[in-house]
Amino acid sequence: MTETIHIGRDALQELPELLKNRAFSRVAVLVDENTLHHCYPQLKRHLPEHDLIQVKSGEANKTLQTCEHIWQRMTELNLDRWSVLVNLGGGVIGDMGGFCAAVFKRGIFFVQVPTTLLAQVDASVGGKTGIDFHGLKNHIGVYQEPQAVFIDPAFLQTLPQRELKSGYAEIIKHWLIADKDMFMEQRHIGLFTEDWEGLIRHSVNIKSGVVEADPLEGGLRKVLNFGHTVGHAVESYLLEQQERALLHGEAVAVGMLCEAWISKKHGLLSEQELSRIETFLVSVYEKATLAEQDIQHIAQLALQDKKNTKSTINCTLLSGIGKAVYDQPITVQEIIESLRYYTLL
Ligand SMILES: NC(=O)c1ccc[n+]([C@@H]2O[C@H](COP(=O)([O-])OP(=O)(O)OC[C@H]3O[C@@H](n4cnc5c(N)ncnc54)[C@H](O)[C@@H]3O)[C@@H](O)[C@H]2O)c1
Ligand SMILES: O=C(O)C(=O)C[C@@H](O)[C@H](O)[C@H](O)COP(=O)(O)O
Ligand SMILES: [Zn+2]
Repeated sequence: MTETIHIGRDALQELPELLKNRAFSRVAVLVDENTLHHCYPQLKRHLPEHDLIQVKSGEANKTLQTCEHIWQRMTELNLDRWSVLVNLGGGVIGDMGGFCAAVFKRGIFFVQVPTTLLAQVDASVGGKTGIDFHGLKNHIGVYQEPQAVFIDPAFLQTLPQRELKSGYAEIIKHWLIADKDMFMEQRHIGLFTEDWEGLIRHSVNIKSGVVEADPLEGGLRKVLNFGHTVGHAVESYLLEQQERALLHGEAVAVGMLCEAWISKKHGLLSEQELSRIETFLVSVYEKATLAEQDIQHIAQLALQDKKNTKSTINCTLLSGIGKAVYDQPITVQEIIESLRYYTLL
């Protein structure tokens, strides 16, 4: 990976150095209304003269329409190709800001300053940028590394508990695919930990190790997608029905349960391991209510997954707690059955 990742309470102090050394022509900061209020005052102290670009928060706004607004503002601000966009926010801001920067005038620089747990442990690392298209998750996007990532756990102090839990799902995912001991040790204490920094470092190490080995997802990187074949389908489907929408990590938690069940069905995971995963995830996440007709629609959406080849759904499954295998063909019918299993938990 080419990006430098700074983690810790003094991470932002490294930002002025980068901005000075690279002599960017202009600096713009992308915020939503929440990061403007809670996070910008802290960031501002570390920035030279800059402009703000503000968008509305939330997954429902990770769209082409919002990109148009961002590109319009970039144009009005006369950003040239030696400008830098500082993405201050969660995964929505990071993914969308990264994408807008990567294609504006064929590419300006960007920096990630993640402010949610989810973005600090996952979204800010690895160079996947993009937006949703007609409700399909990250359907349009490019791989582009930021200049650097600055992860300050102090931002988490204002993050709502529901958002913390959502981010925690990606931490659990990292344990399930790569660290059995960490998974087995947790007894729901993670959410109330004082040591966010330790958990963030651990997750970032797992993710960046995988990304370094396979930055463009030719193979190994697909392990990071565990829980997402079903998870993205659930997230896309419920996003259309505003009041039922799940956060990304909540949907991934549903996806991890379903894909663990499919792993067991394929003889890759033991009954005991499945039951351990079940107990833990059900203790952290509230069950989503899914009717049979929801299940049928969700399963069809998995046909749009980016890991698929022709009409084969290639899923990442677990071959034990702490071990993942990618490119495992699964069927729509198995997704339906796994979602039925989920509803009965
Ligand atoms: N690129 C990747 O590798 C990758 C990885 C995982 C997830 N993602 C994407 O990330 C997105 C989810 O990111 P997210 O969970 O960060 O959601 P988000 O960006 O929507 O942020 C969640 C909410 O928290 C608010 N917020 C942000 N920081 C805050 C703070 N410090 N205090 C108070 N409020 C704050 C935001 O305004 C928003 O309302 C999804 O679109 C998902 O697809 C991308
Ligand atoms: O970085 C990756 O690779 C991941 O799969 C991490 C996921 O947590 C993340 O949600 C990612 O955006 C999903 O990628 P996609 O290619 O399935 O859209
Ligand atoms: Zn994810």
